[in-house]
Amino acid sequence: LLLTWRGIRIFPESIPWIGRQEEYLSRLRACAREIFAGLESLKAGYDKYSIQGQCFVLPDAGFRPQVMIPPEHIRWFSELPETILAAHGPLREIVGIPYLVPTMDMKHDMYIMDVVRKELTRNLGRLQPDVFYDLKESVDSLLGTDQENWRHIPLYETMQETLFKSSNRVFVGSPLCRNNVFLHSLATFANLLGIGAVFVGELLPLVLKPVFGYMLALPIYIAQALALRYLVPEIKQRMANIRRKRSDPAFDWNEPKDMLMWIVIAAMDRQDPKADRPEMIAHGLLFLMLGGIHTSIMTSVNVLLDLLSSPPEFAYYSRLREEADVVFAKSEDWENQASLAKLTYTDSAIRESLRMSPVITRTGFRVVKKKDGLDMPNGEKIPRGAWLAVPSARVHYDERFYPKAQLYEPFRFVPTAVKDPAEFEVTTDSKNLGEHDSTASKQRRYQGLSTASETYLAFGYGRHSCPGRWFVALQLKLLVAYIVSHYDIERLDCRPLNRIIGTHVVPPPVTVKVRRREGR
Ligand code: HEM
Repeated sequence: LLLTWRGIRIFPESIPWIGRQEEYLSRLRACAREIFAGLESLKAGYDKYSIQGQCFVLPDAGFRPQVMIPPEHIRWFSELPETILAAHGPLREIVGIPYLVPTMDMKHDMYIMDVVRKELTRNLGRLQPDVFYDLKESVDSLLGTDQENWRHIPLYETMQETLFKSSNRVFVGSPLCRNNVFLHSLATFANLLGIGAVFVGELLPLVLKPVFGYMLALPIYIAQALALRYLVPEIKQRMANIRRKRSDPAFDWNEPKDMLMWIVIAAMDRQDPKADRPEMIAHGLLFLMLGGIHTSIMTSVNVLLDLLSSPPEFAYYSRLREEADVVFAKSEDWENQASLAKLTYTDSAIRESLRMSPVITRTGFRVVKKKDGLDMPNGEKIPRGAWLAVPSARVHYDERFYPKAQLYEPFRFVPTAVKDPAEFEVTTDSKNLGEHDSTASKQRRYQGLSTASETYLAFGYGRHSCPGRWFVALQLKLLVAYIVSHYDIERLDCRPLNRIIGTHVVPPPVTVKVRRREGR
């Protein structure tokens, strides 16, 4: 109770609160109202303060209010060292790790971010054929191959099954990605932890987190233990093989090319005796999969909902189909990384859906670590222990950066000078990390879906921005291009609205009618 009380009283009076009224226990009540506020407070605070370059305190349903950083200061904010602003603590708390998975020690997992950033991104070209054939297999079976009759499919579940399978191939490789018991326990673990993260991590006050968290911890533990029963022996086997190969180069072993392998190698090469314990490696991988898979599923659903509910006269769906037909004229083009760089319109459509529906409403959660507090650019001081974040969902609707920001314009990011997509190639080079293509007027420098900037925050920004985004670009572009070029999908009359739960932007459950395109 005391910690909750301190959390809401920590901010200096000079920083304005949004949604706080003249009433008894005003801060506490402002936080309680957030449970049903959706995006309203964030919107009101952004329009009143962020637009003027000012910070404000956003009340929080979990009684962890945060100072919202205005766009002018996002770059400064993201460049501050961990000794001043730390990301690790808020992440653990937001996901509810101490209560939901008390056995998970994340202190030794930070090297995994580097593995994703470097190894996964470096190997994208090599992974593409496998990713494509897995996606194709799932889509063909779930959406069907009947060219005459329409099939009703639940969009979320279909994307979930498709992306879960294809991501697992990349994360754990064969034979685990074909092991149904492992996949089922992994999916249960991910779903339970996902639900727990929202309710325990985000919506409950600190005092109630242990009560409900430990109740959910048991089923999570069982699902996790089942997944670990397969994952840990696989890790042990790979570690043994790596040791043997290192001592005997003649040892005949075909080294797998997947995330698990790169993480095992990185863990063994570290000088941290805790990091290379198979259980630790398995925990790290599970956590990574949890964050990586659901975000991609939600994004793919949003992309399709946006396209299907767009005005028919703009024919966006057909435009993407034309592009895919040209780029993937031959079947081997699906395996070629150069083809993806030509999918300018598809790339832009996914980026636009992520602009309008980023998976979280705020990003870059940090806690002030510096003993004597954080000095803000305007001279304000934020005390140690206070939380800060960036109002990403509202920056994306700021008319200064996105003209007609309320409008869905899937080709908004295609450089205006480019008439023919073949003239322009999207760069997905990870060296472009942090490239600043912040405003519409700078569109000529557009670097593709995975480019993060102070005004495009779907993947965060700076040191802790999403290291999986180059992989996401590959996976989602293949998926969207394959669907639009092989399926007719019946239009939706209007865009079913996303729901805001905690900081999450959750697409609604929608059933759509699909039919295989003639001649495919
Ligand atoms: C459409 C899909 C995805 C979206 C929208 C997304 C978005 C994000 C966002 C907003 C952050 C937080 C950045 C911050 O705190 O400032 C993040 C972090 C992260 N993401 Fe993703 N992500 C996606 C897919 C993935 C995938 C597929 C992986 C793994 C392969 C992944 C791995 C990570 C990791 C490890 C972090 C933590 C980075 C750190 O703290 O240094 N993400 N992501």
